[in-house]
Amino acid sequence: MKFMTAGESHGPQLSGIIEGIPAGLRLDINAINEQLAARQGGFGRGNRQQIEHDVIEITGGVRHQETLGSPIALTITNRDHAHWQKIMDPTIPATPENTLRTVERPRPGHADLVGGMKYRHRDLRNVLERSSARETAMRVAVGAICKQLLAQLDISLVGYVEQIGDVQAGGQQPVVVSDIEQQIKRNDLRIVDETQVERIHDLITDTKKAGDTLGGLVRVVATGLPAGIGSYISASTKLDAKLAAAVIGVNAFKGVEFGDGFAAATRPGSQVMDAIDWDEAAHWQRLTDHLGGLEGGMTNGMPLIIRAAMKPIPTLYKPLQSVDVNTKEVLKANVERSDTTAIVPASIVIESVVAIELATAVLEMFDNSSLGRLQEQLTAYRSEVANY
Ligand SMILES: Cc1cc2nc3c(=O)[nH]c(=O)nc-3n(C[C@H](O)[C@H](O)[C@H](O)COP(=O)(O)O)c2cc1C
Ligand SMILES: C=C(O[C@@H]1CC(C(=O)O)=C[C@@H](OP(=O)(O)O)[C@H]1O)C(=O)O
Repeated sequence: MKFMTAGESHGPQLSGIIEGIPAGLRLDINAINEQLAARQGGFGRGNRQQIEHDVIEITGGVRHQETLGSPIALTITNRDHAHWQKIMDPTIPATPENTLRTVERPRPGHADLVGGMKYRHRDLRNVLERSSARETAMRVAVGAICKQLLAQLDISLVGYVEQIGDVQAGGQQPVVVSDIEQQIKRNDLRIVDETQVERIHDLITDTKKAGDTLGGLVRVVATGLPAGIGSYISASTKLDAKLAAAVIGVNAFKGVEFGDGFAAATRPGSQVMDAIDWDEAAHWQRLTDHLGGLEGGMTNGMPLIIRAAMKPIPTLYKPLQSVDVNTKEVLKANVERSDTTAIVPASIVIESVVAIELATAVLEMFDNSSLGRLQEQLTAYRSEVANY
């Protein structure tokens, strides 16, 4: 399975094409839209989300809500484009009037300066429009379809917020996806420990008042994966490597850990490796899950546990020093409308890119033309592995 997205933040729309989803998957369109709405939400978002109302439009690959096995074409309209029509219209030539909102003072930590150098853009709007995380809306739509496919294979996953700034928000332990989903639904931070909600709201409000921003930590738990998804045979086939690339491919994500992650580096091996067990009823099992369900670039049948670190939002309302790329004058960086923190929407984005990688790895291993055949093959494989 592969996918591609196109579209600028204030352009007319986001587009996506997915190839390789099997035929016969009944799509729950509402569930896709619920994921899109969840990505728009969360305490700490800027005003853009009051303009957008992300809904999926499917224009290929699906008939009567069921996938055909052909490429699936997706569209999400940018409502804000109405306010940027002249500035962002792909078909009209540049004039002094429609290039009014140029960006010349690059924001430290965003793609502005290096993107301008690399692509020879002097108006850094040409960089920020695509480097903006607006594009993650389409990755969430693609991920929502992959999540529905995985659900048909009894594989479930959830992404949630474990820390905002330096405040921990619970959820370091749980592994039952449905329980986590119930808990995080109860607040606008997608956190497990509700006693931290007020404290984190205050932290975000105070940070915003100070013209500053926050990052945080996201955790993803996936269950139902049989042992052996991915492979140890070469670097490019390792599932942990692919998951890491997908996570770091999300705007502003700078770190990824599996299971106990970096903490494992400080402990002796006896406290990190997961002892192997077997009994008549459960067959193969591990007594712990320190390694987060991955050994040798493959799933080992235990819950997959991923933690990911997001840096603070680069656009600061109290901007840092920058330099005008045209006059070379030392000035304050450009200020664009911005989020104070996007860790809450980012937890949905990370969940989505993990769903995409898991679906891709499963589809690489089995038949990807018909959902029914895929299910048959996976059932047979699960039984083979259990009886190994
Ligand atoms: C959901 C989401 C929303 C974001 N919102 C903003 C924002 O409002 N302002 C901003 O400067 N960066 C925002 N970012 C982060 C930038 O897109 C990101 O820092 C930038 O593309 C540079 O890439 P890098 O941080 O990966 O190097 C957001 C990221 C995500 C995942
Ligand atoms: C548009 C979204 O996020 C945007 C991501 C973003 C950035 O620089 O990454 C900057 C902001 O863009 P704007 O200046 O238009 O408000 C965010 O709102 C979105 O998530 O839908």
